[in-house]
Amino acid sequence: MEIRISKTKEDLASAFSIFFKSLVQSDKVTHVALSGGNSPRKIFDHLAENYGEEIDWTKVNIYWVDERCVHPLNEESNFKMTRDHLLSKVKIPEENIHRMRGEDNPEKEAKRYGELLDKQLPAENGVPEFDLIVLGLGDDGHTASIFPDSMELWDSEENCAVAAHPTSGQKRVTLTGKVINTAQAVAFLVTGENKAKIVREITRHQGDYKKYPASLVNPDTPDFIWFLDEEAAKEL
Ligand SMILES: O=C(O)[C@H](O)[C@@H](O)[C@H](O)[C@H](O)COP(=O)(O)O
Repeated sequence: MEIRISKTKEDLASAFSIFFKSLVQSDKVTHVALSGGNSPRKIFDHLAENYGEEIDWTKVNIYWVDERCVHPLNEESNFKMTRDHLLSKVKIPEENIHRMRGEDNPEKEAKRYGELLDKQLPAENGVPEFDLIVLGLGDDGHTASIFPDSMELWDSEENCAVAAHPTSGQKRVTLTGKVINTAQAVAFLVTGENKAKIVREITRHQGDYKKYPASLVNPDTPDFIWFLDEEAAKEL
């Protein structure tokens, strides 16, 4: 695991964009799963506006780490956020965009999406292998849509599972731990002082880190990087 600390969120966006470009520049098709939430917004804007023209998006397939089970035009939708801040700004073919479509039947979509990954991605020990998985960190230690009150989803035998937000109850479709930990590269994007304590606990294995699903992210790859701004890294 590597920790890269950037002075500002803009510097983090630049560091991540350069990393992203280095991974997708190879001449092979790449499969990337993105998280939602707020942190990626400006980072995706930066990637699109500064490197969008330098990347051959015809070779990049975009998937989601998790998705709220809402209409794709709903402000809550991770697909909408990603389309608004990245996909609408780059020349990526529609067929390369693989939306999680959980708004009608989450359980059915979790099955469909898991089968899609088995079909589309190369496999490592029978598990679909992403080239890159981009994760966020909730201030309760969740990642993807695996929350502290449903840690068992991490160990699901399936590629995807159905989760529920602990307070709103909103249903989510999410990748599970075996897929996340099989990726060839994993990048956490974490900004803001409100994440500093939990970043320290997880990366230093201190305090209640074992209660946090994000502490279970441990892919067997040198390309496992925490991209932090100085605020999120304040306690390191
Ligand atoms: O659907 C989601 O919300 C995300 O996939 C989730 O895992 C997110 O990455 C964290 O909640 C951090 O969210 P922020 O970036 O908004 O803090």
